[in-house]
Amino acid sequence: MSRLLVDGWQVVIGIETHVQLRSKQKLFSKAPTSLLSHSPNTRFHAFDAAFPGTLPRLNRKCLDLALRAALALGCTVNERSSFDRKHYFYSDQPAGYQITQHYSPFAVRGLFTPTKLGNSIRIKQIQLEQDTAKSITNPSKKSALIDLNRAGTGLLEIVTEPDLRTPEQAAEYVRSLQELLRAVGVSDGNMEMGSLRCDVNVSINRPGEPHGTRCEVKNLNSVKFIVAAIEYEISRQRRILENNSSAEVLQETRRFDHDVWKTYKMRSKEDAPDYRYMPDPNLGTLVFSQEHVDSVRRGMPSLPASTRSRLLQTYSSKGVTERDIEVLMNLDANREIPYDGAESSILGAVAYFEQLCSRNRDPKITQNVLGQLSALGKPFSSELISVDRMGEFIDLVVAKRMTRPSAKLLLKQMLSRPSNAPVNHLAAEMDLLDTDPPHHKTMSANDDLVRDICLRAIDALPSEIAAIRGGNQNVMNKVVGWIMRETRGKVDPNSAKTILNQLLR
Ligand SMILES: Nc1ncnc2c1ncn2[C@@H]1O[C@H](COP(=O)(O)OP(=O)(O)OP(=O)(O)O)[C@@H](O)[C@H]1O
Ligand SMILES: [Mg+2]
Ligand SMILES: [Mg+2]
Repeated sequence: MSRLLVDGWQVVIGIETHVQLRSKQKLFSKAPTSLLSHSPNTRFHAFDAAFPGTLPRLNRKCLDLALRAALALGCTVNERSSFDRKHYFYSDQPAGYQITQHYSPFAVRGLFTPTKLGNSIRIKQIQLEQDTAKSITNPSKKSALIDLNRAGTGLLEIVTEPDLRTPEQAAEYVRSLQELLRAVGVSDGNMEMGSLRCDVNVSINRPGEPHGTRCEVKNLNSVKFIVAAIEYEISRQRRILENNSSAEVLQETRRFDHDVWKTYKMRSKEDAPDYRYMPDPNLGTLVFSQEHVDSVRRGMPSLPASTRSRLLQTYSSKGVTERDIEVLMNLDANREIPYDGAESSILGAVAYFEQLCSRNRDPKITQNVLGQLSALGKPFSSELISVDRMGEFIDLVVAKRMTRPSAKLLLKQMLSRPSNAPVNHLAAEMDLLDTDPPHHKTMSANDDLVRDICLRAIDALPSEIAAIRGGNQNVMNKVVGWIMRETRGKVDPNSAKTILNQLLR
């Protein structure tokens, strides 16, 4: 425990996470939910704009997603819960209040073990609520534009107990939570697009003493900012407490300024708004029967922790390591998940891997090939390369029909030009196959062919060669690149480098 202390201070962190539910419709209206790419004010109904006389109508899909989150986080689902109005007046809040679950949230007392943390984090509660509209202010014109597309989208607020102790633990919690919510289809969890945002609460205290006063940093939309905001808060609060033994940290709501990488005060506890919570008279009690909760539980996909251990158990004897599994699990982490049900035909990376293995492809080689995909820098999706085509590709690799660079070139081509043509046709078309394998395989460091192409390179690239002779070894990669292009990747780049160096000596 003592290693968690920072110069004798214990750091205490609790996180409130807002996640957008992956539903086609909003929480209380049939209006379609939106993406950032949709034109402003094209995706809302009268209720979302708080048109007088309109009434909320609860979306069942949102409730089932909410239940999935609660079950995945080991929460107790309350049979009865209810909705309340949280009042505050801001231009992005058409009704003047947000519908949330203040007095009686639908799920409480969960437990969640982030992947790389040894200990579990207690989940205090999960509540269902509405998202706000978006306001785009223009201070120079003293104007604000309102976009109602996001207004009324279903959100979950997932609140932890103050169980986290370091910025790294907080980061690991958020990453694991994101993975979990994606795995069970609750949210696309995309922080950049705003579908997962965190408020972090930070305090410090001496060991053995009660927890310090928390400051809350609102609305962080990247793990990097979460870590930076917590680190800044720790040093700010230390400065206050260490400079004057009678000074206190005041409870505040703060913002993180990512231009200067610091938090700044938004308001103190004294000027905290009075939200005048009241039960929403237009919404009755929310009742979840045990049968319904059980049926949602039965329909849940496997959770990341059990996927990890299952993969390890099944494939470790075939050479697949824990690290390999991490690569697989993260392969499609940034994939955009469509909202329209089309996802059922798109396989996740793990399912894709397992289908290949079940079709007799070697697990270690398959993992290796899939790992290369992430190195190519394009988000992987089974839409781009079908399982069948990937199988054919792996067969070519196993049969040593191509050099490594050729294989990479081919994979790149398959990713950028999805097609159903047989992979060996494509490879032949690109002239990547070793038609006469024994001949090409002997194309090694002492092969005359490599020497020939190196001599051609020396002729073709006089200024690069002069630079290398002048001592600039970085230019070597450019020359080797030229050789790879000329030979369509059939030469081993290291051999080419060795020979070039010999020739230039
Ligand atoms: N002493 C503390 N130090 C750090 N974090 C704390 C401390 N006490 C409580 N917390 C954390 O602060 C968070 C409080 O969130 P909660 O949603 O319950 O209240 P809130 O911030 O007042 O409400 P809201 O911001 O939703 O209006 C929790 O994550 C909790 O774990
Ligand atoms: Mg809260
Ligand atoms: Mg809060």
